Amino acid sequence: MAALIEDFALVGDMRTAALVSRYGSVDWLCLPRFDSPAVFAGLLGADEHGSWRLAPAACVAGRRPAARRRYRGDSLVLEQEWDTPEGSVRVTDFMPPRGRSGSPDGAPCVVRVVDGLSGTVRMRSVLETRFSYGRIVPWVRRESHAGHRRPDRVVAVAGPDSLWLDTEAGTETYGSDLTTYADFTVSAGQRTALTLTWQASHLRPPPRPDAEALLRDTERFWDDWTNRCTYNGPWRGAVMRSLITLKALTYAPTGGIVAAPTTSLPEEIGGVRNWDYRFTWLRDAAITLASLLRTGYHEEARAWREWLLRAVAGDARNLQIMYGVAGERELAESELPWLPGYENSRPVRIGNGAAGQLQLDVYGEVVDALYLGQTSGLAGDDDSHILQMKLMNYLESNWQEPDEGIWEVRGPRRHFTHSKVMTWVAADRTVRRLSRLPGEPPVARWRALRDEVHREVCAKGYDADRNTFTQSYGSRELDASLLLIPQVGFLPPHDPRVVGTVEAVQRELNDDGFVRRYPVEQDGPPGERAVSGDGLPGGEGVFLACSFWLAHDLALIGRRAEGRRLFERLLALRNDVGLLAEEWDTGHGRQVGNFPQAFSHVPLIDAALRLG
Ligand SMILES: OC[C@H]1O[C@H](O[C@H]2O[C@H](CO)[C@@H](O)[C@H](O)[C@H]2O)[C@H](O)[C@@H](O)[C@@H]1O
Repeated sequence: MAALIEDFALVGDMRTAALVSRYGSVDWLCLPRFDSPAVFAGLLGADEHGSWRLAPAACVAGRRPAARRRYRGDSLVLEQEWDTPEGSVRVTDFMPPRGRSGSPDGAPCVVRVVDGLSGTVRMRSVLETRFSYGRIVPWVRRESHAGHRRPDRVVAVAGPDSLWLDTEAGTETYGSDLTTYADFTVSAGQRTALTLTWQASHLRPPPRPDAEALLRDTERFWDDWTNRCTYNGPWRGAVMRSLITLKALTYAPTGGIVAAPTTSLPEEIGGVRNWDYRFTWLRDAAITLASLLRTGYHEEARAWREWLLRAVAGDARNLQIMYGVAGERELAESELPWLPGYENSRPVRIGNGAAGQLQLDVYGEVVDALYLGQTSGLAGDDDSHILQMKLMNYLESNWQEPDEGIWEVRGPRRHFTHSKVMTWVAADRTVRRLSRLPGEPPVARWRALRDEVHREVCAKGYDADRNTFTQSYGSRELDASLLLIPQVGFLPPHDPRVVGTVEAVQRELNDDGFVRRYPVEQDGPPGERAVSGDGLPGGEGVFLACSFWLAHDLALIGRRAEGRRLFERLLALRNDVGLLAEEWDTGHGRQVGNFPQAFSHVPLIDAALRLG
């Protein structure tokens, strides 16, 4: 059985990422890119779907977790320690940022350094490589180098992939039952390392990684990066960990940012809400960019803006709400029937059908991010100005269409209030932007659009009897996206309609003090599961982003102490290494959904900035 979601920590190289459990097992890793097929998919099944376990031999056999674990300072270098009757050891896991000095020629590599802390401990590595999301058992062979005193290399090959296991003197490797074992002992003060390097199978073998040099270089990389953070408020540790996570979700060659490095971690254990998040959503990436800008990370923000300009180049009618990390458009959704799914949550999906949806809010989020870039002095504004005008022209003729909205509902399109509010945001930021430019730009046209949208939202998206905005025009349902109304400046925080909406969401979408994104039907007809308003059967956890938005809003409407209390409770939901999935299951007290999730860590940062 896979570990709990919160049992995992993240390591990555800004092109892909691995999940390492507290049991010492790498259970998720896609190579060479975030969206490549997984070589370890044990997360969505069992060890036999691919995993790499490394721990004291007795703990591997008995699945004993590490006694302690932490990231080394502000870095993505993970340390886990086991205590055994024989002694104690530390395993340090990381992925070196690619293409830096010492890194094997840009080849992705997982490094596992083992330090003896006390006594003499027998260690075991159990490697089950299963290419193509757990389906393909590779050919495994040993490569020895005549005349070299270094141990043999073990290489697993299938189709386009090869994976090279390197060990150091004193480690014995052998194969059995489609598994590669490596046994060694480590005594106090000794250190040894195992590395696993991916290489396209038609290329020459990758050089042996130098684990020591890579560790030094990786630490230096994270030191330099985290020293650039400008946030020094009361929650620096949580904010820094969130920023490091966002950086780890960035695909360095292009600046694209994945929503999460996983697919199909369920929003309900045993349920069907299992989606692939290894893509760049304009919405998620736009809000990420804003958080990065607010905390001093202009370089990343600029890289994403350039990614955006390339990805959406062309006719605005062809804009997608999400792309591959290099701007790819074909993200067809399919199922992997051979994977049982995380705790039997089926189906496991790859690709994402939401790519073909109309989500009008995305225009507002993108224009807002461009505006923030423009007003924060990001260099190279010209193209972003052209893009902004293209988006506005499209929105002007299409904003009155119904859409699938921020939550990507799979039911019929609706006039979502939040989508219209974000149309207002796009027009508002355009008016503000143009008013700053010299000459006589056509501000009047966008001002008229802005005011028309505002009037319509207040007339059709607001329920005067209940003093709350509603999920869609004319509906009685609430929606947590309405919490963004004061944050984007659509109405001032103290407007009675805003206060009424915040209070209504807090009251009616409440679950244990946290917030659901919308009402989800729990009961179906006898023998059947109900289909919810979002077009899907079953339920889901409370949505962490929405819960952070509530904490943020409470501060905006003058209930700061209450906001801080909620914020602190939310921080307590992070796992022991500071990571959050998309949702929280209040019934079982555990994280659910893809992990770690940018859309949770971004509102954490924004709320910290507001509440601090
Ligand atoms: O709820 C159904 C939808 O769930 C996913 O979308 C969610 O994740 C996105 C990425 O973080 C986020 O931008 C969106 O607001 C969320 O609702 C899934 O990707 C969709 O395919 C699915 O329809």
